Amino acid sequence: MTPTQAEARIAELTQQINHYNYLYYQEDKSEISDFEFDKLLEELIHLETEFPQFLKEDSPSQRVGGTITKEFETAVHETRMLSLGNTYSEEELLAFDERVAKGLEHRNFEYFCELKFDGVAISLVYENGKLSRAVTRGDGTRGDVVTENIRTIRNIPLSVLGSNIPERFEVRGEIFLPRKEFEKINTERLANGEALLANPRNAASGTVKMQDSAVVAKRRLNCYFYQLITDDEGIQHHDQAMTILENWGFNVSPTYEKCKSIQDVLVFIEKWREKRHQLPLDTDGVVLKVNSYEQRIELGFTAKIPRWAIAYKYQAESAESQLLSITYQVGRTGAITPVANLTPVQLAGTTVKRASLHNANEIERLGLHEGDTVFVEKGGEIIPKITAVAIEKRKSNAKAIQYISTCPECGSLLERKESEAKHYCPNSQSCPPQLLGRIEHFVHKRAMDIDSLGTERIRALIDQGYIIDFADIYELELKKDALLGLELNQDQYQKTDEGMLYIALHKALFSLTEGIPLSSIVKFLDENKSKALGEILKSFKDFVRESKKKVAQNIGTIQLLENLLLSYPFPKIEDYLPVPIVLSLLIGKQVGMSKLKEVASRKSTLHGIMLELNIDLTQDQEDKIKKLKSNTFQEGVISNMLEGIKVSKSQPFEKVLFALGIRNIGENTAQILAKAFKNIETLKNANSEKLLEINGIGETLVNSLHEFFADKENLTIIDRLKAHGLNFEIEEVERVLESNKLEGMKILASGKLNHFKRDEIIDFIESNGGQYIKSVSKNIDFIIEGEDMGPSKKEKAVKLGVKLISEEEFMIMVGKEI
Ligand SMILES: NC(=O)c1ccc[n+]([C@@H]2O[C@H](COP(=O)([O-])OP(=O)(O)OC[C@H]3O[C@@H](n4cnc5c(N)ncnc54)[C@H](O)[C@@H]3O)[C@@H](O)[C@H]2O)c1
Ligand SMILES: [Zn+2]
Repeated sequence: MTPTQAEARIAELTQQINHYNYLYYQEDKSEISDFEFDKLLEELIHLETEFPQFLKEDSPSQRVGGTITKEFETAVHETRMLSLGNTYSEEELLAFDERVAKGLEHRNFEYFCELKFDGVAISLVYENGKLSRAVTRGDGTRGDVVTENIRTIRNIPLSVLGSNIPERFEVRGEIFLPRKEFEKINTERLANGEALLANPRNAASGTVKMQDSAVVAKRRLNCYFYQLITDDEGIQHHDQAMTILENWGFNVSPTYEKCKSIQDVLVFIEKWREKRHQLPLDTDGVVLKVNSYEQRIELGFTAKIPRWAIAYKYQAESAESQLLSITYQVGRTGAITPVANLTPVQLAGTTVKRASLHNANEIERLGLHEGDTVFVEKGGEIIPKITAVAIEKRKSNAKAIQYISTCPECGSLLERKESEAKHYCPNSQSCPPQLLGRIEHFVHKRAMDIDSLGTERIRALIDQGYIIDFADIYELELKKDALLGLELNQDQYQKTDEGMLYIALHKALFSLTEGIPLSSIVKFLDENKSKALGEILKSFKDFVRESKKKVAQNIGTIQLLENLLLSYPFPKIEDYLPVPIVLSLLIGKQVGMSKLKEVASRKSTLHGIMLELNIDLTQDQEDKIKKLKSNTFQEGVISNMLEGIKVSKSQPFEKVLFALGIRNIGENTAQILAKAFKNIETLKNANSEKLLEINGIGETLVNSLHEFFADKENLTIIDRLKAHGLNFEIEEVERVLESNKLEGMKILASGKLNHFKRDEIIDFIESNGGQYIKSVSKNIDFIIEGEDMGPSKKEKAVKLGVKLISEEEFMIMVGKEI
């Protein structure tokens, strides 16, 4: 590489690394994996060593990557908080060991090994035994003061008791979000339709920097401590300090070990390579530190890292798997996300059966074909990703994956905007997931406030065709009887891109067998989750034999199931079975496979399918189908729901207007419009001029309103809602006039007033008999000129000869004291 090339590459790397650092530390986002990031940094350090003339003082190789935010007070660290050197190779670890030996000029030293916890660093200062401040690492010199947030973490001691506690000391540790908590939060977010948190580290980092401690408290953060800083001369070794921390009640991970040599360190690293996945938090490597403090001082620091410690990082694992099929998920905004269904593989301690494909570009980039052997990798992300295809293993006749062109939920032709990677379903009115979003808005606390209609219930009602628009909510009352027995939970179903309905394996096995409880089937499947479907069914027969319940009959059914799966080639989704196959075993004598297939590709629950098939069932069949269904709507739930719906009819007009979800009409605008137009008819008939006269209404809103009212379907829905008694006009409260001092006068106020806020002046003018006008015209009687009245308005007023009076003059005129 020539110096010119090196200079250019250094500049490019610097710019890239700064960009990823900014995202990582400021926005808690990662666009690339840690491994890819570390490779960039390594390349930069390598070039800067080879071409020291291009090493800049502010290069990312010389600075700790983080910064302070603007939202908190900052504090200076008494001892700088540094980064750690890292490596992914054993060779470099041996080289590090050599450097230490060389620096000390002997081999008489020990290492202390800890796991590298993947969270955010924190520094806590204790004074007189009490936690006095908590500060983030920031840029290493100065960090954000986040004491209030840290106080909410349960196992951080607020005070430390005991003898010999120094008057002032500092402890450092890593705040993390336990994996279980992380998964719980994401399950909740998924149910609420909120964006998922990418990984526990970024979630922990974002939480520590939240503005509201009450929210932080709910997140159940935890902390492991790994450093004590005091003036106490008696503490000379790191292992000693760790024992003291434990005795003082600080949470120390019990995973550490003292090692006599780098060979012992390598053993420690191997020991934890797999085992670390059983820990309650994410870890990404091992930190080895020289144990003696005196030796640490001798070795010293570089600008960014200590010379007496290094992190060995485990490489993200990759595994081979086979592509079974692709399903497409539709989000609440209509965005389509393809998901790959894979044969199960073990990866980073979990069984992986699905991988995200992001969008059509990703499928194209990978060049995916049906049945491909793929490499999956799991970084810090929740959903693993496919990194490459083993093309040499592809069957010669394999077809390339064709991206879908129609929405799997509603059949609409998909759209893709010029600059966007994702495909969208344009059917925002009635595409089920999009409709779900709209109905959730309609029933929201600040709109119609129907809290008995939670997401799960709405989804069930939409999927089974009971809610297609807002007005249907009020017609549920009439369909009360049909609601009984409707399935509540959709989680046990999946649909392929062709719309074929699948049911969770545990439910299928439960219904197909007799005498075996659901809980033991779930347990069996959990123990066998790393196996592929064929294997599972084989083991299940053994399991049935051991259960000693109706063995012959149950095994016979499973054999029939295996045969059917072989004779009908449905696409495969691990953990799920095609509904037509299962139903064929239950009612195959009455209904043929092709009919079952046809109905199951149109309906989204068993309840829906059985209603459509409308056949006579024996009691035994009836019972088995009941075992297949999910929880169902019961009497109590239905009456509670209908009651909530009934009560909502008395919500005032402004709430109803907001609930309609007209584009760009927020809660505030809905209020303004309701007040200005009093009822929906007047609002509907208002032309642009009339609308623009209102304060806070601009062109965009006018267009949204006109678009909404131009749609006949919306008008029909409004009529139906009206018929159900919803409020489409404000209840006229007879305005009691304070005086008639302003009677018949048309008045405008402009600029900042001292005695009134914006809506107060309007109210005041109206309650004294006047009329408030929004724009300057000849018809105005006078303008109240506030501070900083807009020059163009003033010019226009002067030109038209409209009288201007000051706020004081106005006050005197209405006889108000100033
Ligand atoms: N993916 C991205 O876009 C991106 C961007 C920037 C940084 N990163 C990642 O962030 C890291 C760089 O950040 P860094 O400078 O904080 O270095 P680092 O995280 O590699 O090492 C220093 C930190 O390790 C932590 N740590 C965990 N366990 C420890 C233990 N037992 N003892 C001591 N310290 C322990 C401490 O918080 C300390 O501040 C790298 O892992 C890098 O891959 C990723
Ligand atoms: Zn759709």
